[in-house]
Amino acid sequence: MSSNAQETASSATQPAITLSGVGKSYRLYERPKDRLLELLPGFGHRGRTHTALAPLDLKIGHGEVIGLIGRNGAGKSTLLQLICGTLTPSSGQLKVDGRIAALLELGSGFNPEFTGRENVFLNGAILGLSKTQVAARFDEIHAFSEIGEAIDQPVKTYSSGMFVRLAFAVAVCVEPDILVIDEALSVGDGAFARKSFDRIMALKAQGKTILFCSHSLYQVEAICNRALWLNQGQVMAEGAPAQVIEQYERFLYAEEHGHSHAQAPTSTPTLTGAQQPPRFTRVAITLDEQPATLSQVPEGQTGHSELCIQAYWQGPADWPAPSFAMTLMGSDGRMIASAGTHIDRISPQHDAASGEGQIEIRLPALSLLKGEYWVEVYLMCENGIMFYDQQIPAAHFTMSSPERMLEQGLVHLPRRWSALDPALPDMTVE
Ligand SMILES: Nc1ncnc2c1ncn2[C@@H]1O[C@H](COP(=O)(O)OP(=O)(O)OP(=O)(O)O)[C@@H](O)[C@H]1O
Repeated sequence: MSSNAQETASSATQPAITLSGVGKSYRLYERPKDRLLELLPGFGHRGRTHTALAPLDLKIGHGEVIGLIGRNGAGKSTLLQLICGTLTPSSGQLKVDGRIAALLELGSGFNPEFTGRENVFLNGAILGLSKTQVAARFDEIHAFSEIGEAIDQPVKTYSSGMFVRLAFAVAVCVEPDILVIDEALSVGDGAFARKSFDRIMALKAQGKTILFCSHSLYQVEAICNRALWLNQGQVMAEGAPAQVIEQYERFLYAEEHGHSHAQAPTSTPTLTGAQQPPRFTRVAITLDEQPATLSQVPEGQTGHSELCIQAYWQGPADWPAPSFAMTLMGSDGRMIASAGTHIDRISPQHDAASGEGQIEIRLPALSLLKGEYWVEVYLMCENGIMFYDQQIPAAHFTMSSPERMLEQGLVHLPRRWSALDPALPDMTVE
């Protein structure tokens, strides 16, 4: 093999990102002056060391899409910032093969005194592009950002939405090899969020390496091919997203056991902008034809009751019709069951002129045992990854099980009993 061929082969097999013992810790002091005193001879240790990220070995291959999950303060942003070089590690070595574009803190890397245009060139230079290369992409970046004439105003005059749009446009238009995103999968408002999401998916399809942290476990499972769960700076699990998320959810469940679901309903805040993503206009939920809301709480009977959800929405008529999903939650906040049009391969339709659509789902003969239950409903993009609107919770109902007073658990499962003696008949319980 020639030396050139060897080089090519080694760079093809080289991971996009390699971390060897990379960690980050901070010295924390009760009083600011302790920091100074510690530097002086004779004053001894005045502070304590806080480990934001314990030393970590990690290899990320080209084309991998990695999701970081974990609670607040777990070390997710620290890891992303170390990889992007905006934080210096306290230990270890880090190698990056390719150009990284990052969306970290809002507008980090932007100089507030410079105009948007100047910042695009500044950012391009930071990302290793020549002035000519940035100039060649400038129109695309400007158009993508949709900030219009504001491009020639200093960015200190921008709203946070404009800031994010421009930062996102630069990050995705400079053809990065590696895209690092801190909680920005739904950048900005309605139509822009959708466009950004499509661009991220296009980068994924082109085989780019993507790292992002998200509190949406669903998104991590839908988009990533590997997940990494961090807790208090330690890697708790790493591997296939479904497995890592399951472990993380078990951990959260154990930590939060007893958590009540009886909270005020949350709904996506009203968005402004010309094109709003699809939103619910009405959700009607009934149990045995009795309205179920948060204040009207009908009671059903195990095996006899039917839950019906009718959802109405409106969205841009030229977008694909959204996917609808519902979840059934127990009183401890645990999800008991779910259904989604994208999962069942149903394509809801909407009116081609008004963008209005509706769907009904019926769950007959509910097998839920005695207890309290909540319903949550969601509107999502057609492939069920990006959330447009939600009602959490949307309705509340209870179940009673007069025929099964002693049966424990959440659901009644149909079963067949068999006597070991073949002469005796089998017994089926529906
Ligand atoms: N400059 C700093 N000085 C001291 N401690 C810090 C500093 N920056 C971060 N930390 C600490 O490091 C730990 C990890 O923080 P990090 O921001 O990486 O968590 P995270 O998982 O991204 O959290 P979130 O989901 O809230 O964004 C936290 O305990 C945080 O308080």
